[in-house]
Amino acid sequence: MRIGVIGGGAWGTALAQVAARGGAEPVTLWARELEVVASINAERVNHAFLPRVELAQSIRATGELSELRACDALLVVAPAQHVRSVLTQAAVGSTPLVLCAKGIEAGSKMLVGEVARAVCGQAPVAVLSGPTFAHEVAAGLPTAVTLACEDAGLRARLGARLASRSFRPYASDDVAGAEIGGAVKNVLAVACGVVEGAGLGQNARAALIARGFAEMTRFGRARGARAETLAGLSGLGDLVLTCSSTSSRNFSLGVGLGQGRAAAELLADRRTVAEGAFTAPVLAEAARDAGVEMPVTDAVVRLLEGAEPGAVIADLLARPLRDEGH
Ligand SMILES: NC(=O)C1=CN([C@@H]2O[C@H](COP(=O)(O)OP(=O)(O)OC[C@H]3O[C@@H](n4cnc5c(N)ncnc54)[C@H](O)[C@@H]3O)[C@@H](O)[C@H]2O)C=CC1
Ligand SMILES: O=C(CO)COP(=O)(O)O
Repeated sequence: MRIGVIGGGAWGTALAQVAARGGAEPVTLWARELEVVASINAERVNHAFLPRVELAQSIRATGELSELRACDALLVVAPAQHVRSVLTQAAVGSTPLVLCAKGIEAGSKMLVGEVARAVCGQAPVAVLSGPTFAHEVAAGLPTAVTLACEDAGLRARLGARLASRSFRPYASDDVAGAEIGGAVKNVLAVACGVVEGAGLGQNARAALIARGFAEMTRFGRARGARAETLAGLSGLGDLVLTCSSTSSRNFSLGVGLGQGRAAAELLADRRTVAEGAFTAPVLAEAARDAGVEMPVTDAVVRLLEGAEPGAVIADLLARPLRDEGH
């Protein structure tokens, strides 16, 4: 199975490395930035997004989307807000798509899988998501992910193609569940960073992870996700990872917000993506549409809009006491 990768950021590059390790076929990596294409092909390094990692010889970068049409499956790794435009330009017909971005599209409130089905109606869709810092995956450190696809045959073929001694895909047929965990955890990771930045302590961080998970589960169930998917690698697993490390861009954004810095300043000029900043407002809207309460998500939205951290934290702590099962 010849794998193509759409997106030459940190995660797309690390996944190209995964595909190179999992099989002998060449891997085509489409990157938007010509300097990324040049440095991968000439030096086997993506200096802009995944520095200091030597990439496999079988990875070939290209700036031409049309070259992806020769592939048997495509890993879609553009940031969530750009998936629609990139897939529209790529016009990949019925080639299976493995969605690896984590987010919800602003405006349409669609999950990335829904966007892909709208743009590429003929293409079977899978989701790959889990606790996966790109630099660790690229370095070959042990990693496990959820690989969700309704078609059992395609799921097995993709899993076998991507698996290696250090990369273990766990199969699921709950596509929406795998997506929702990844999208929601980014917003909760921003909140956990705020706890760190504001110096609220480790009890508060653990409480926020647990109550955030309750929030993820309420929203997920309302959108058709299964509880066991949300409790797996793509939900709780990724939540724990990104809520505990400054390697997370979302957590780091939250640290800055918790220290009282403005979101605009923190997001200005950054080349890398903190998906939680884009997902938070649309997630809050989608939750309201579904009649689901998401107080932590609402708090992140207020902080991104410039509210003072002390006031937002005080409001969260003043919420009425309630049963834990809610
Ligand atoms: N970096 C990581 O460890 C992981 C990232 N992800 C997800 O992968 C997705 C991509 O993130 P990264 O590879 O980390 O990106 P990155 O932060 O390393 O790089 C930014 C990417 O955005 C692309 N981009 C910027 N403007 C664009 C536009 N107008 N149209 C299309 N692409 C544009 C750039 O070309 C670049 O590929 C995100 O949804 C992220 O949540 C998922 C798992 C791990
Ligand atoms: O999704 C990720 C790890 O699973 C990467 O997290 P950040 O985007 O917060 O860096």
